[in-house]
Amino acid sequence: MLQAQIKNQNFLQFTLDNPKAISEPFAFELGKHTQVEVWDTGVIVFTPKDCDQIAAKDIVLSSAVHGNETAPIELCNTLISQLLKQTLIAKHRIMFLIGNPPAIHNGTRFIEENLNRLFSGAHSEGEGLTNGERVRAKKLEQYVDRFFAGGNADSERLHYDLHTAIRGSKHEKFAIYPFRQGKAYSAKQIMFLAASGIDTVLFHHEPTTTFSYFSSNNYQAHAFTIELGKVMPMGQNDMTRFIALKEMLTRLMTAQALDCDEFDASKVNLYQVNRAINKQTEHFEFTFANNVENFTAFPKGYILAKDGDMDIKVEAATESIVFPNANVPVGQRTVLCLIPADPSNID
Ligand SMILES: O=C(O)CCC(=O)N[C@@H](CCC(=O)O)C(=O)O
Ligand SMILES: [Zn+2]
Repeated sequence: MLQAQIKNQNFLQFTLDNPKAISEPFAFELGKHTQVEVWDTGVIVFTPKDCDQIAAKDIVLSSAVHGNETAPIELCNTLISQLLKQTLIAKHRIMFLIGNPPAIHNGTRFIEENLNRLFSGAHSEGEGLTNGERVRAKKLEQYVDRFFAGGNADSERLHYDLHTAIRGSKHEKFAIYPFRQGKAYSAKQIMFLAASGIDTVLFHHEPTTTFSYFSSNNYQAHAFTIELGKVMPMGQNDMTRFIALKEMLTRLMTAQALDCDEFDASKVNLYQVNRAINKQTEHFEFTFANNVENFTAFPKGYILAKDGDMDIKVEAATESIVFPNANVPVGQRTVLCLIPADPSNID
């Protein structure tokens, strides 16, 4: 019955019809080749039965960690539908997560609290599990844990957490590479992203409470937050802009040759996060306009923002800004300041 619903409607529709929970987890088979399990609302796992001859990969694709970031939701739902209709046959274990279904209904980034600030246990700090996002962050952590624990010990773990940005960007598609605690960055992953049309990577400088850092730090997954352009309402995304990404994800899921180029720093834009500027007071404001694009560079000494009595100035020769957002709670990130990255730690 539930199985028929997700096959006939589609998994996104089923998720939106059951935004808070499903009555019970369920499972079914596709032909003789794939086991499908629905663990919770927005949580579906495809397990191929014949994946043991090839180097195993365990793949997590998450979308809607921010409810109004619709292009990744549409892209993932298309891939899920193709798997359910068996026009694509998975050759690796894949878990799709639709992060925050109530916020999709609401058409907003979140309902009460930014889900992507609540991982690595932040959901239970302070006031504890007091809202839907906190409860969901804890559950999403458990699903990632269960999924990776269920794979082969030596399988390659991947987690692409798909987003779109609030404002336009000089580099339309880009990835945030979570802090690596001194470990090298993966050249192979950077070139996979480039082949997917994501030609810009930011190396984060510190641990964060994001979903991608959680998977990277706890499960040694190749994990990234990926920004796929500017936020648009559901149904209004130009899906032709994601042809390369869809093709590479399809090849990945179906164990086809990826045919990525050898690493070449001149083929990608690499930035290092120099610093995150956190909001200190309720009187924080940027000096630049709302339509200034991500990756705009400012010269040393330029006053980027005022926070109460404090001027926040550019510290390096130039700093490029990304994700400026004054409308966050005190203590949270208002903007990341970037400098060119040194590619020597890419292996
Ligand atoms: O455009 C914006 O201001 C925000 C877009 C977005 O949701 N970005 C992620 C980045 C997470 C990371 O740093 O890995 C976020 O803010 O959660
Ligand atoms: Zn987002």
